[in-house]
Amino acid sequence: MKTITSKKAARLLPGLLPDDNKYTRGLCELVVGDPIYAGAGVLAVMAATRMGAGYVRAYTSFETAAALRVVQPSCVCQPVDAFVEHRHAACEGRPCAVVVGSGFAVSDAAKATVLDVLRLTQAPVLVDGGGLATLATDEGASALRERFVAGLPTVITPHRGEADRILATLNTEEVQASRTRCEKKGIPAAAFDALLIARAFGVVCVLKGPDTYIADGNEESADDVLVLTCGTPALAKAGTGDVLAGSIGSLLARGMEPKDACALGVFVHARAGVLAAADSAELCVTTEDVLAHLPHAIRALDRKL
Ligand SMILES: NC(=O)C1=CN([C@@H]2O[C@H](COP(=O)(O)OP(=O)(O)OC[C@H]3O[C@@H](n4cnc5c(N)ncnc54)[C@H](O)[C@@H]3O)[C@@H](O)[C@H]2O)[C@@H](O)CC1
Ligand SMILES: Nc1ncnc2c1ncn2[C@@H]1O[C@H](COP(=O)(O)OP(=O)(O)O)[C@@H](O)[C@H]1O
Repeated sequence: MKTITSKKAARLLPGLLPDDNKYTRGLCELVVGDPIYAGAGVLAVMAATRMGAGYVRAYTSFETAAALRVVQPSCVCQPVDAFVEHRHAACEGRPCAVVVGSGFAVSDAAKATVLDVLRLTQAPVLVDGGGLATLATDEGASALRERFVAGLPTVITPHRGEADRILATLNTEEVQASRTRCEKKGIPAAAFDALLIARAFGVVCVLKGPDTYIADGNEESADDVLVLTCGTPALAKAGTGDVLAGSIGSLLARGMEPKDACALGVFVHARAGVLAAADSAELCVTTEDVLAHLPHAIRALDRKL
Protein backbone atom coordinates (compact mmCIF):
# COMPACT_ATOMS: atom_id res chain seq x y z
CA MET A 1 0.00 0.00 0.00
CA LYS A 2 1.24 3.50 -0.79
CA THR A 3 1.09 5.75 2.26
CA ILE A 4 0.48 9.48 1.80
CA THR A 5 3.29 11.16 3.72
CA SER A 6 3.85 14.78 4.63
CA LYS A 7 6.67 14.95 2.07
CA LYS A 8 4.46 13.63 -0.73
CA ALA A 9 1.66 15.99 0.23
CA ALA A 10 4.04 18.98 0.30
CA ARG A 11 5.20 18.18 -3.23
CA LEU A 12 1.58 18.27 -4.44
CA LEU A 13 0.67 21.64 -2.93
CA PRO A 14 -0.11 24.12 -5.74
CA GLY A 15 1.25 27.62 -5.19
CA LEU A 16 0.02 30.94 -6.53
CA LEU A 17 1.38 32.85 -9.52
CA PRO A 18 2.15 36.57 -9.20
CA ASP A 19 -0.33 37.37 -11.98
CA ASP A 20 -3.10 35.05 -10.79
CA ASN A 21 -6.67 36.38 -10.72
CA LYS A 22 -9.76 34.91 -9.10
CA TYR A 23 -10.59 32.94 -12.26
CA THR A 24 -7.13 31.53 -12.99
CA ARG A 25 -7.08 30.26 -9.37
CA GLY A 26 -10.14 28.14 -10.22
CA LEU A 27 -13.91 28.29 -9.92
CA CYS A 28 -15.34 25.86 -7.35
CA GLU A 29 -19.10 25.43 -7.59
CA LEU A 30 -20.95 23.56 -4.86
CA VAL A 31 -24.46 22.20 -5.26
CA VAL A 32 -25.05 21.44 -1.58
CA GLY A 33 -27.10 22.01 1.57
CA ASP A 34 -30.77 21.00 1.75
CA PRO A 35 -32.74 23.04 4.31
CA ILE A 36 -32.46 20.24 6.89
CA TYR A 37 -28.67 19.97 6.40
CA ALA A 38 -27.90 23.64 5.76
CA GLY A 39 -24.87 23.35 8.06
CA ALA A 40 -23.25 20.74 5.81
CA GLY A 41 -23.51 23.10 2.86
CA VAL A 42 -21.92 25.89 4.89
CA LEU A 43 -19.03 23.64 6.01
CA ALA A 44 -18.30 22.44 2.46
CA VAL A 45 -18.34 26.00 1.09
CA MET A 46 -16.12 27.35 3.88
CA ALA A 47 -13.59 24.56 3.31
CA ALA A 48 -13.61 25.17 -0.46
CA THR A 49 -12.97 28.86 0.15
CA ARG A 50 -10.04 28.10 2.48
CA MET A 51 -8.33 25.61 0.17
CA GLY A 52 -7.40 28.08 -2.54
CA ALA A 53 -10.02 28.26 -5.30
CA GLY A 54 -10.32 31.89 -6.43
CA TYR A 55 -14.08 31.95 -6.91
CA VAL A 56 -16.59 29.91 -4.90
CA ARG A 57 -20.23 29.76 -5.95
CA ALA A 58 -22.95 27.82 -4.14
CA TYR A 59 -26.19 26.56 -5.67
CA THR A 60 -28.12 25.93 -2.51
CA SER A 61 -31.21 26.25 -0.34
CA PHE A 62 -32.46 29.55 1.05
CA GLU A 63 -31.36 28.40 4.54
CA THR A 64 -27.77 27.65 3.52
CA ALA A 65 -27.51 30.86 1.50
CA ALA A 66 -28.79 32.90 4.46
CA ALA A 67 -26.11 31.44 6.72
CA LEU A 68 -23.38 31.85 4.10
CA ARG A 69 -24.19 35.52 3.61
CA VAL A 70 -23.22 35.95 7.27
CA VAL A 71 -20.27 33.55 7.75
CA GLN A 72 -18.79 33.51 4.21
CA PRO A 73 -20.07 36.57 2.32
CA SER A 74 -17.45 36.12 -0.42
CA CYS A 75 -19.39 33.08 -1.65
CA VAL A 76 -21.82 33.87 -4.48
CA CYS A 77 -25.15 32.11 -3.77
CA GLN A 78 -27.77 30.98 -6.29
CA PRO A 79 -30.81 28.72 -5.98
CA VAL A 80 -30.22 25.06 -6.94
CA ASP A 81 -32.44 25.40 -10.06
CA ALA A 82 -30.08 28.03 -11.49
CA PHE A 83 -27.31 25.43 -11.90
CA VAL A 84 -28.88 24.03 -15.09
CA GLU A 85 -29.46 27.53 -16.57
CA HIS A 86 -25.87 28.62 -15.89
CA ARG A 87 -24.17 25.50 -17.15
CA HIS A 88 -23.42 26.53 -20.73
CA ALA A 89 -21.24 29.46 -19.58
CA ALA A 90 -19.92 28.17 -16.27
CA CYS A 91 -16.27 27.31 -16.95
CA GLU A 92 -15.45 29.12 -20.21
CA GLY A 93 -12.07 27.44 -20.47
CA ARG A 94 -11.06 28.28 -16.90
CA PRO A 95 -10.11 25.72 -14.26
CA CYS A 96 -13.31 24.64 -12.60
CA ALA A 97 -14.89 21.81 -10.57
CA VAL A 98 -18.27 21.03 -9.05
CA VAL A 99 -19.06 19.44 -5.67
CA VAL A 100 -22.53 17.94 -5.31
CA GLY A 101 -24.41 16.17 -2.52
CA SER A 102 -22.94 17.35 0.80
CA GLY A 103 -25.97 18.04 2.97
CA PHE A 104 -28.45 16.39 0.61
CA ALA A 105 -31.18 14.22 2.05
CA VAL A 106 -31.87 11.12 -0.05
CA SER A 107 -34.83 12.18 -2.23
CA ASP A 108 -36.07 12.20 -5.83
CA ALA A 109 -35.20 15.89 -6.08
CA ALA A 110 -31.63 15.21 -4.89
CA LYS A 111 -31.31 12.39 -7.43
CA ALA A 112 -32.46 14.64 -10.29
CA THR A 113 -29.97 17.32 -9.22
CA VAL A 114 -27.05 14.88 -9.02
CA LEU A 115 -27.90 13.50 -12.48
CA ASP A 116 -28.07 17.05 -13.90
CA VAL A 117 -24.67 17.86 -12.42
CA LEU A 118 -23.08 14.65 -13.72
CA ARG A 119 -24.54 15.04 -17.21
CA LEU A 120 -24.08 18.78 -17.72
CA THR A 121 -20.66 19.41 -16.17
CA GLN A 122 -17.71 19.33 -18.58
CA ALA A 123 -15.25 19.52 -15.66
CA PRO A 124 -14.33 17.37 -12.64
CA VAL A 125 -17.28 16.55 -10.36
CA LEU A 126 -17.07 15.35 -6.74
CA VAL A 127 -20.11 13.49 -5.38
CA ASP A 128 -20.51 13.35 -1.58
CA GLY A 129 -23.04 12.77 1.21
CA GLY A 130 -26.67 12.21 0.25
CA GLY A 131 -25.70 12.62 -3.42
CA LEU A 132 -23.97 9.23 -3.30
CA ALA A 133 -27.30 7.38 -3.08
CA THR A 134 -27.90 8.32 -6.74
CA LEU A 135 -24.84 6.33 -7.79
CA ALA A 136 -26.47 3.17 -6.50
CA THR A 137 -29.20 3.57 -9.18
CA ASP A 138 -29.07 2.52 -12.87
CA GLU A 139 -29.29 6.16 -14.04
CA GLY A 140 -26.48 7.17 -11.71
CA ALA A 141 -24.21 4.34 -12.85
CA SER A 142 -24.92 5.15 -16.48
CA ALA A 143 -24.21 8.88 -15.98
CA LEU A 144 -20.85 7.93 -14.42
CA ARG A 145 -20.07 5.63 -17.37
CA GLU A 146 -20.85 8.42 -19.85
CA ARG A 147 -18.49 10.77 -18.01
CA PHE A 148 -15.76 8.14 -17.94
CA VAL A 149 -16.07 7.51 -21.68
CA ALA A 150 -15.94 11.27 -22.32
CA GLY A 151 -12.75 11.53 -20.22
CA LEU A 152 -14.41 13.67 -17.54
CA PRO A 153 -13.12 12.91 -14.02
CA THR A 154 -15.54 12.05 -11.23
CA VAL A 155 -14.48 11.72 -7.58
CA ILE A 156 -16.67 10.10 -4.94
CA THR A 157 -16.13 10.33 -1.17
CA PRO A 158 -18.17 7.62 0.57
CA HIS A 159 -17.91 6.63 4.22
CA ARG A 160 -18.27 2.92 5.00
CA GLY A 161 -22.08 3.02 5.05
CA GLU A 162 -22.27 4.82 1.70
CA ALA A 163 -19.64 2.52 0.15
CA ASP A 164 -21.60 -0.56 1.23
CA ARG A 165 -24.71 0.80 -0.48
CA ILE A 166 -22.74 1.27 -3.71
CA LEU A 167 -21.03 -2.13 -3.43
CA ALA A 168 -24.44 -3.78 -2.98
CA THR A 169 -25.25 -2.87 -6.61
CA LEU A 170 -22.26 -4.89 -7.87
CA ASN A 171 -21.91 -8.60 -8.42
CA THR A 172 -21.79 -10.01 -4.90
CA GLU A 173 -19.63 -12.99 -5.91
CA GLU A 174 -16.98 -10.62 -7.27
CA VAL A 175 -17.11 -8.50 -4.12
CA GLN A 176 -16.80 -11.59 -1.93
CA ALA A 177 -13.97 -13.01 -4.02
CA SER A 178 -11.99 -9.79 -3.77
CA ARG A 179 -12.50 -9.68 0.01
CA THR A 180 -11.26 -13.26 0.33
CA ARG A 181 -8.16 -12.41 -1.75
CA CYS A 182 -7.49 -9.44 0.49
CA GLU A 183 -7.79 -11.48 3.68
CA LYS A 184 -5.27 -13.97 2.31
CA LYS A 185 -2.79 -11.21 1.49
CA GLY A 186 -3.28 -9.35 4.77
CA ILE A 187 -4.44 -6.21 2.94
CA PRO A 188 -7.38 -4.27 4.44
CA ALA A 189 -10.68 -5.04 2.71
CA ALA A 190 -11.31 -1.32 2.32
CA ALA A 191 -8.38 -1.05 -0.12
CA PHE A 192 -9.99 -3.69 -2.34
CA ASP A 193 -13.39 -2.07 -1.98
CA ALA A 194 -12.05 1.34 -3.07
CA LEU A 195 -10.36 -0.25 -6.08
CA LEU A 196 -13.44 -2.28 -6.99
CA ILE A 197 -15.69 0.79 -6.86
CA ALA A 198 -13.19 2.88 -8.85
CA ARG A 199 -12.98 0.26 -11.61
CA ALA A 200 -16.69 -0.58 -11.69
CA PHE A 201 -17.87 3.04 -11.93
CA GLY A 202 -14.91 4.75 -13.62
CA VAL A 203 -14.35 7.12 -10.69
CA VAL A 204 -11.68 8.11 -8.20
CA CYS A 205 -12.95 6.57 -4.96
CA VAL A 206 -11.98 8.10 -1.60
CA LEU A 207 -13.20 5.51 0.92
CA LYS A 208 -13.19 7.37 4.26
CA GLY A 209 -12.71 5.93 7.73
CA PRO A 210 -10.08 5.76 10.47
CA ASP A 211 -7.72 5.04 7.55
CA THR A 212 -8.76 6.46 4.17
CA TYR A 213 -8.15 4.66 0.86
CA ILE A 214 -7.89 6.34 -2.55
CA ALA A 215 -8.11 4.44 -5.84
CA ASP A 216 -8.59 5.65 -9.41
CA GLY A 217 -8.94 2.21 -10.99
CA ASN A 218 -5.58 2.35 -12.80
CA GLU A 219 -3.80 0.58 -9.95
CA GLU A 220 -2.47 -2.86 -10.87
CA SER A 221 -3.62 -4.26 -7.54
CA ALA A 222 -4.84 -3.19 -4.11
CA ASP A 223 -1.16 -2.91 -3.15
CA ASP A 224 -1.01 0.28 -5.24
CA VAL A 225 -4.00 1.95 -3.59
CA LEU A 226 -3.10 5.15 -1.68
CA VAL A 227 -3.71 5.10 2.06
CA LEU A 228 -3.83 7.85 4.67
CA THR A 229 -3.04 6.51 8.11
CA CYS A 230 -2.16 9.65 10.06
CA GLY A 231 -5.68 10.78 11.04
CA THR A 232 -7.19 11.05 14.50
CA PRO A 233 -10.48 9.90 16.06
CA ALA A 234 -10.97 13.60 16.79
CA LEU A 235 -12.22 13.66 13.17
CA ALA A 236 -15.09 11.30 14.03
CA LYS A 237 -17.56 14.18 14.28
CA ALA A 238 -20.62 15.06 12.20
CA GLY A 239 -19.68 17.37 9.36
CA THR A 240 -15.97 16.59 8.96
CA GLY A 241 -16.82 14.72 5.74
CA ASP A 242 -18.43 17.90 4.37
CA VAL A 243 -15.20 19.79 5.15
CA LEU A 244 -13.24 17.13 3.26
CA ALA A 245 -15.54 17.33 0.21
CA GLY A 246 -15.17 21.11 -0.03
CA SER A 247 -11.40 20.86 0.43
CA ILE A 248 -10.90 18.33 -2.36
CA GLY A 249 -13.37 20.20 -4.58
CA SER A 250 -11.29 23.35 -4.23
CA LEU A 251 -8.08 21.51 -5.19
CA LEU A 252 -9.85 20.00 -8.22
CA ALA A 253 -10.97 23.50 -9.19
CA ARG A 254 -7.35 24.64 -9.03
CA GLY A 255 -6.67 22.15 -11.83
CA MET A 256 -4.92 19.39 -9.87
CA GLU A 257 -4.97 15.82 -11.16
CA PRO A 258 -7.92 14.14 -9.42
CA LYS A 259 -5.97 11.48 -7.52
CA ASP A 260 -3.42 14.10 -6.39
CA ALA A 261 -6.19 16.46 -5.28
CA CYS A 262 -7.71 13.64 -3.21
CA ALA A 263 -4.35 12.68 -1.67
CA LEU A 264 -3.52 16.27 -0.72
CA GLY A 265 -7.07 16.96 0.48
CA VAL A 266 -7.23 13.95 2.82
CA PHE A 267 -3.73 14.65 4.15
CA VAL A 268 -4.42 18.31 4.95
CA HIS A 269 -7.81 17.41 6.48
CA ALA A 270 -6.24 14.75 8.72
CA ARG A 271 -3.39 17.07 9.71
CA ALA A 272 -5.92 19.81 10.54
CA GLY A 273 -7.63 17.34 12.90
CA VAL A 274 -4.31 16.46 14.55
CA LEU A 275 -3.34 20.13 14.97
CA ALA A 276 -6.79 21.00 16.33
CA ALA A 277 -6.43 18.19 18.90
CA ALA A 278 -2.96 19.45 19.87
CA ASP A 279 -4.42 22.93 20.44
CA SER A 280 -7.18 21.67 22.76
CA ALA A 281 -7.92 18.00 23.50
CA GLU A 282 -8.80 15.17 21.11
CA LEU A 283 -12.14 14.74 22.85
CA CYS A 284 -13.10 18.40 22.45
CA VAL A 285 -12.26 19.02 18.80
CA THR A 286 -15.23 20.32 16.81
CA THR A 287 -15.74 20.21 13.06
CA GLU A 288 -15.42 23.99 13.11
CA ASP A 289 -11.99 23.55 14.76
CA VAL A 290 -10.93 21.26 11.91
CA LEU A 291 -12.03 23.89 9.41
CA ALA A 292 -10.14 26.59 11.31
CA HIS A 293 -6.97 24.49 11.31
CA LEU A 294 -6.85 23.88 7.54
CA PRO A 295 -4.55 26.90 7.02
CA HIS A 296 -2.23 25.68 9.81
CA ALA A 297 -2.03 22.27 8.16
CA ILE A 298 -1.19 23.95 4.84
CA ARG A 299 1.41 26.18 6.47
CA ALA A 300 3.07 23.16 8.10
CA LEU A 301 3.33 21.59 4.63
CA ASP A 302 4.56 24.78 3.04
CA ARG A 303 7.50 24.99 5.45
CA LYS A 304 8.66 21.58 4.23
CA LEU A 305 8.85 22.68 0.57
N1 LIG B 1 -24.46 19.76 10.02
C1 LIG B 1 -25.04 19.10 9.04
O1 LIG B 1 -25.94 19.60 8.38
C2 LIG B 1 -24.56 17.73 8.72
C3 LIG B 1 -25.10 17.10 7.63
N2 LIG B 1 -24.63 15.92 7.17
C4 LIG B 1 -25.23 15.43 5.91
O2 LIG B 1 -26.19 14.50 6.27
C5 LIG B 1 -26.47 13.70 5.11
C6 LIG B 1 -26.58 12.27 5.57
O3 LIG B 1 -25.25 11.77 5.89
P1 LIG B 1 -24.97 10.79 7.08
O4 LIG B 1 -23.65 10.16 6.87
O5 LIG B 1 -25.18 11.52 8.35
O6 LIG B 1 -26.09 9.72 6.85
P2 LIG B 1 -26.55 8.64 7.84
O7 LIG B 1 -26.00 8.89 9.21
O8 LIG B 1 -28.01 8.49 7.64
O9 LIG B 1 -25.77 7.38 7.28
C7 LIG B 1 -26.22 6.60 6.22
C8 LIG B 1 -25.95 5.15 6.54
O10 LIG B 1 -24.56 4.92 6.68
C9 LIG B 1 -24.24 4.46 7.99
N3 LIG B 1 -23.02 5.14 8.39
C10 LIG B 1 -22.87 6.45 8.60
N4 LIG B 1 -21.57 6.73 8.89
C11 LIG B 1 -20.94 5.56 8.86
C12 LIG B 1 -19.58 5.19 9.06
N5 LIG B 1 -18.63 6.09 9.28
N6 LIG B 1 -19.27 3.90 9.01
C13 LIG B 1 -20.21 2.99 8.75
N7 LIG B 1 -21.51 3.27 8.51
C14 LIG B 1 -21.86 4.55 8.57
C15 LIG B 1 -25.41 4.81 8.86
O11 LIG B 1 -25.54 3.91 9.92
C16 LIG B 1 -26.56 4.72 7.86
O12 LIG B 1 -26.96 3.37 7.70
C17 LIG B 1 -25.34 13.93 4.12
O13 LIG B 1 -25.81 14.67 3.04
C18 LIG B 1 -24.32 14.73 4.93
O14 LIG B 1 -23.60 15.61 4.09
C19 LIG B 1 -23.61 15.16 7.88
O15 LIG B 1 -22.40 15.41 7.22
C20 LIG B 1 -23.51 15.58 9.34
C21 LIG B 1 -23.51 17.07 9.54
N1 LIG C 1 -11.64 7.15 13.94
C1 LIG C 1 -11.25 7.97 12.95
N2 LIG C 1 -9.94 8.23 12.75
C2 LIG C 1 -9.55 9.06 11.78
N3 LIG C 1 -10.41 9.70 10.93
C3 LIG C 1 -11.71 9.48 11.06
C4 LIG C 1 -12.21 8.61 12.07
N4 LIG C 1 -13.56 8.57 11.97
C5 LIG C 1 -13.89 9.39 10.94
N5 LIG C 1 -12.78 9.93 10.39
C6 LIG C 1 -12.74 10.87 9.25
O1 LIG C 1 -13.75 11.86 9.47
C7 LIG C 1 -14.47 12.10 8.27
C8 LIG C 1 -15.95 11.72 8.51
O2 LIG C 1 -16.67 11.86 7.34
P1 LIG C 1 -18.19 11.32 7.22
O3 LIG C 1 -18.29 9.96 7.74
O4 LIG C 1 -18.61 11.58 5.82
O5 LIG C 1 -18.96 12.27 8.23
P2 LIG C 1 -20.08 13.39 7.98
O6 LIG C 1 -21.00 12.90 6.89
O7 LIG C 1 -20.79 13.52 9.29
O8 LIG C 1 -19.39 14.63 7.59
C9 LIG C 1 -13.77 11.31 7.20
O9 LIG C 1 -12.80 12.09 6.55
C10 LIG C 1 -13.10 10.16 7.97
O10 LIG C 1 -11.96 9.65 7.32
